[in-house]
Amino acid sequence: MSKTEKFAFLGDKDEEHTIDSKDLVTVIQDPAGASSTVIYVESSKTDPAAPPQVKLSKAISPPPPSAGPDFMSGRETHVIVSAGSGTGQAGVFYEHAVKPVLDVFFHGAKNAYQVHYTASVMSIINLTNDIIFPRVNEGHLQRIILLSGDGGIVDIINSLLSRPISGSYKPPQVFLLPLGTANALFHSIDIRKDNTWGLSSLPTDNHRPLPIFAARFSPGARLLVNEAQSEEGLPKDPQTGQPTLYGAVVFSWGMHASLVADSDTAKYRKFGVERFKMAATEALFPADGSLPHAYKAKVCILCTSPLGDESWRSLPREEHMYVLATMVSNLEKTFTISPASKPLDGSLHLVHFGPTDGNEAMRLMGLAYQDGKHVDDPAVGYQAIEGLRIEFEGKEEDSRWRRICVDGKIVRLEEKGWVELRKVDRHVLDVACGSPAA
Ligand SMILES: Nc1ncnc2c1ncn2[C@@H]1O[C@H](COP(=O)(O)OP(=O)(O)OP(=O)(O)O)[C@@H](O)[C@H]1O
Repeated sequence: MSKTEKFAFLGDKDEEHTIDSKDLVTVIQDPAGASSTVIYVESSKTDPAAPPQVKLSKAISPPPPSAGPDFMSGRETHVIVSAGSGTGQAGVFYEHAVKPVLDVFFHGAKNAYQVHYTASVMSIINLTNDIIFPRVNEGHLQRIILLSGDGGIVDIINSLLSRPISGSYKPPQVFLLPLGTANALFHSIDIRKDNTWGLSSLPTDNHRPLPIFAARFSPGARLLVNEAQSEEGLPKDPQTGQPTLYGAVVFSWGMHASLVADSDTAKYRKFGVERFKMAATEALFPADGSLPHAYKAKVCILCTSPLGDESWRSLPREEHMYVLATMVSNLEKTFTISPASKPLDGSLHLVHFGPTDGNEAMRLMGLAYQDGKHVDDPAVGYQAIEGLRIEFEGKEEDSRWRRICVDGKIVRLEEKGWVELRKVDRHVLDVACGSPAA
């Protein structure tokens, strides 16, 4: 859809309206069938980072409605409003955009959907464990409208996989509304690129399975919580009993994991996506003028032969700066970490480079903001992989260099700890996207 494309309709007082097509959420046929409601958004004129507001207009002669009157029926609907995500705008977006849209979709019916506001880091996990999982595991169809960043989806995945799944299990449909900081998954799936912050995906029926990975950790690995002031044991996989985290976006160690960890504080969060660059600058240009840290561990890539035999091959260096595996193309809207990744294609790509000075690291990362040009730079390794293994072997005494990032969660390993990452062939949930399953 081109930038200048317009959408015109005639209001119920015969007045003409013309809006930008990128602002259109949908057109809903009213139950009686005589008229329709055109739903569109209005973006803030002063703050481009502010969520848009929704406008509703009765129309007597729009083009044929995009969605029939009862397209929302047949699924239980949960709306999750993650108050702690991003710069804390999920509540306002729910009130000014999501609620008015759902009230039209459900024709104002009472109790048509349940709204859950997060109150703590455990809220989405508890909701999934207590309400969503039991229902989908009994075969009930569920729709989850998720106002959060990538952390919301990773909490849902890990909770859904924390117990054995029954034969009746029905993967819930998740609609991502990008209220987090980076929103990597949202920006990497081929959702309509418009101004509606994901609202235009709500009336569509295009869903695809979300590819996931598993990171299995050595027994002493600990999840850092509460701005790293506390630590917890990791969830154990119900089948293997091993400490395991599932993810769908990114697994990293080195510079990326450190800057995600260091910037996950209330102090940094208020700066939105800028927080990553601020933390990167601090890490890459230490105050004492020294070079950035050279991260030490053995890093191996999982290779499979054409006959399916597996072997692990070491990266040809013992010190590293950037080691990142990802299932998505974009870690932020304009930060294309893996240009070869296609939406929801299930590939896992490794991006890595060795120790260097702050300016060179900034240059390489700057290329990622130019449509992923860093992968063409000779200093950067880039390839599709099946898995990755990091073994510390006692090479890093200071625990801050042993932090691993899984979709924004930070895990600290023991001095001789290890972690192994692999793609997982499990269909846990579907995400709404722009094109139907192939
Ligand atoms: N009311 C709350 N109180 C405390 N923590 C909360 C609350 N609501 C959400 N959280 C936590 O805040 C974090 C938000 O993570 P999320 O990934 O959704 O946002 P983000 O980190 O800003 O975005 P992204 O991961 O896309 O960069 C999660 O750890 C979540 O559990």
